[in-house]
Amino acid sequence: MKIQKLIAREVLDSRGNPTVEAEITLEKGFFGRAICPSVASTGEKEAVELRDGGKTRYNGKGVLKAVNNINQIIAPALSNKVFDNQQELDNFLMELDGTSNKSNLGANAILPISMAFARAAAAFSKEPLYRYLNTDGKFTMPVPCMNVINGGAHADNNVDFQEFMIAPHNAPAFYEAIRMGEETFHALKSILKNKNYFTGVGDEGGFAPNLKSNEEAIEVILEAIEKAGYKPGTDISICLDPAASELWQEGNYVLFKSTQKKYSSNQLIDLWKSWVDQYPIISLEDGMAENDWEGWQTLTNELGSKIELIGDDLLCTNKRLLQEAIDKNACNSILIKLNQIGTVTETLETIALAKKNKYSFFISHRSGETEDTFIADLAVATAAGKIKTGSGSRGERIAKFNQLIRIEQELGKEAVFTGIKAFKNN
Ligand SMILES: C=C(OP(=O)(O)O)C(=O)O
Ligand SMILES: [Mg+2]
Repeated sequence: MKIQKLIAREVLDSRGNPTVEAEITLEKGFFGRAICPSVASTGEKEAVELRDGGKTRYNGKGVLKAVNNINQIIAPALSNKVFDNQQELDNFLMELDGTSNKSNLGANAILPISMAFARAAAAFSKEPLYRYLNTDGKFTMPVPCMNVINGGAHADNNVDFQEFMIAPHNAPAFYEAIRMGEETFHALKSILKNKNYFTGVGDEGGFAPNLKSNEEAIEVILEAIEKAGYKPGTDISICLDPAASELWQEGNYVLFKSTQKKYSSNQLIDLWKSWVDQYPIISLEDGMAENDWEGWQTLTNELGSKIELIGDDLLCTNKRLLQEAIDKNACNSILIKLNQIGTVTETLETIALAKKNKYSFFISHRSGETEDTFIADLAVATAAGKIKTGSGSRGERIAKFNQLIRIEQELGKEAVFTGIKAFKNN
């Protein structure tokens, strides 16, 4: 596949911040376009997202450096080059960058090219993206883990923990799971309204009320599940991402947004244990901070045989960090975000390592998203069994749900909805 043209531009993400779009045209006009998602709270070990800095354009958040790196450095280097597959292209990009964290050209320059090439290559082979990305002929439709209450760095409310998700798993198909989730989302809105709580939404489309406690977030969600006619735990369970790195201060965890209460690592683990005893929680992402490896090991000893413990900031979609977690028994599942690592190939390698070691994996959006639906195809192609991509009321999140509905219809009988089985310990 010969690259005829590569062009990039600055476009907008769902927060109105700039991000990078790339377009690739292969010989005979096969075309692919992709947009890089962007970030609010970056994991320390993520590949580098280049921002322009300075005071004027977008308060320093401009991405013209990354765009110029594509148009002025990468495009001339790729012009008329032939790549037989994704790996060849991604290796070329990594060598051109020459750093281990893509800090030279920027992960936000490299990733949209890698994704756009995948789309163009899929068009070249006359197959949909989910087939191009697939390696073993198995396709599953993911449980949509819908973030219905937003807190932490994703909302201006008093809820300390970032994401309270519902996982509608007891469904015959994806489009029925989405319906169950949306019905619950609407029931939640009326419950919040009756309690005179704010029903505006946060960055990922979930509600962002001020609540009496963090526990109340779970309690209103359980009420909403029942109000919508479903059974908590049987039909719809709860997934959490407290994003604990954001709470970390000098060796303790602090509830900065509500009580200012401090927890040691062990005290926070006790809190998670009591929540898992009380509520139908099936997964906990970033229950501990990214540098608290000891805390992660204790958490895994205590809860690793009961629920899924997902490393996000801890692992940053990085296979070296995943191997460290496997060696240390420091979680049992990994979050997958393409722009944390920066190429499609490395993302697929990390997934392959997770599969080999019986770690589950969870395909994820970023809090700064766009209309790009690449992760919907990725979830189906890799048989992840679950995806988190926000919830009911923001277009950039709905775009992924709608793409999954299309894929499910297109796959027909080939599409398997595995439900709760996609979650570790179920
Ligand atoms: C999606 C997340 O948020 P962000 O994109 O801000 O890292 C997350 O923490 O899982
Ligand atoms: Mg997270």
